[in-house]
Amino acid sequence: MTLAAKISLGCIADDYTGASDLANTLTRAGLRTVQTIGVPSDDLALPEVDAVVVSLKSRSIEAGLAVSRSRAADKWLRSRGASHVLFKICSTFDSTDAGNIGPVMDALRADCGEGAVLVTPAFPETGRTVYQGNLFVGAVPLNESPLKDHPLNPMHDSNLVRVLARQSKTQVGLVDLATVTRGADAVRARLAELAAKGIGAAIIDAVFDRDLETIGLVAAGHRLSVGASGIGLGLARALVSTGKVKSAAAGGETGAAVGGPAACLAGSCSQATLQQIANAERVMPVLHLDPDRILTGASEAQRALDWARPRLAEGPVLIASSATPNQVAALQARHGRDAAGHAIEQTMADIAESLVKSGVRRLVVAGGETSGAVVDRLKIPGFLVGVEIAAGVPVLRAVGAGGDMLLALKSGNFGGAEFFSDALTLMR
Ligand SMILES: Nc1ncnc2c1ncn2[C@@H]1O[C@H](COP(=O)(O)OP(=O)(O)OP(=O)(O)O)[C@@H](O)[C@H]1O
Ligand SMILES: O=C(O)[C@@H](O)C(=O)CO
Repeated sequence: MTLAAKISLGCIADDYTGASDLANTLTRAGLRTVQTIGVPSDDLALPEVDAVVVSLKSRSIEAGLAVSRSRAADKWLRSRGASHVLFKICSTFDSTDAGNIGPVMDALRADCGEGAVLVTPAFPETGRTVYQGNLFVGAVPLNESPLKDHPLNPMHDSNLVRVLARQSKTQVGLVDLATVTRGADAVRARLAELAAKGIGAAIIDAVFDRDLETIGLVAAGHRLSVGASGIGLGLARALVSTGKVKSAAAGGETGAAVGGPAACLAGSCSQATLQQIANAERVMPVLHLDPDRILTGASEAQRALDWARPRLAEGPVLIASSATPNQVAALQARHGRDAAGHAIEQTMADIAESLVKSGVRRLVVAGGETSGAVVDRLKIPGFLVGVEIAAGVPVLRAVGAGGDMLLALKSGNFGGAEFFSDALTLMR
């Protein structure tokens, strides 16, 4: 990759929608940012940037693999000059007791020699706040939110000090809101106190963006942090306010219109996505895939393509595998959780590949794992960040082999009720 100057901030995202969420936040805060898919190859030409977000699909894979891929990304980012690396995780802390947040954090911490790592998934703009180490999703604790029914990593404990401690080799402490409110020096003092006790990570409370600005100022003086877009916002604002980065226009690259047929693919089973699909039915044709047929080898992808192709000239279409928590649980009981998730993701990738061969140039994908499978299949090496569709979801312009394509990769829980039509209105 041609990067003329050294980068100021390196980021490793554990899924592709999370990466575009972070790239969007950094761009809006004035950092020139690109999102790459994996560690970019040397021949990928990209503009000069302040931040690179390396997207991995490492949230739900075996922990050892997540560690080795994250370490490779970290090494590449630091070799391009990044003195601070943010490991971007989900704002709902999606993970299991086996990882992958803890194992990746432990490995990156060992590699850079960090004392106590600041960890927070807070992202107030989307209703994620952390108080006394407990994560709230809107008005309810994480374990009472729809995340308790997530198809891959149901979240049953809102106390992140406990959750992270179960996944990590190090002890986990807390920097509470009262300390954050006293300012950056108070946070530094508390972190030093924890590090002196041999505590290697601290969940830090944050309720408002101003808390994240304090956290960003402290984190920028360290080598590693772990969190969602909120800490990205804090880091970006700290880099700009301390003059380390000159703020760029915060609008994102819109570029020329690409035109051509448009399609939406939904693999997320989140409550937000289910509602968005229901609303889309009023404005575009929607096909609901039959997950059992996918699992039993019937050619469900072919059925979807036969349905979609004649409709594409008329306007956008939406193809969804999404189902309610009860339906997901029943399918998983019949076929196994991982087998079901993988087979559906690969069917979505098959459909995306054929749609693009049929001329689709504007593609909206809902769900992080689903987006990962689709983008990998399309072999897109990276994205420039365009206008914001909804908090955490920008329009993306493919670089390199993707040619002239616009995508939107929507995190399952993000976006307003009319997300699919909102996205297509901005993807011209
Ligand atoms: N009907 C279904 N039954 C069971 N699993 C499904 C069904 N439809 C999709 N899935 C699987 O559920 C998982 C959804 O994960 P995905 O990351 O795509 O969405 P999400 O978790 O809501 O999004 P995000 O990670 O951005 O929050 C995928 O593995 C997908 O293949
Ligand atoms: O932080 C979030 O919630 C999202 O960016 C995400 O990672 C969902 O996959």
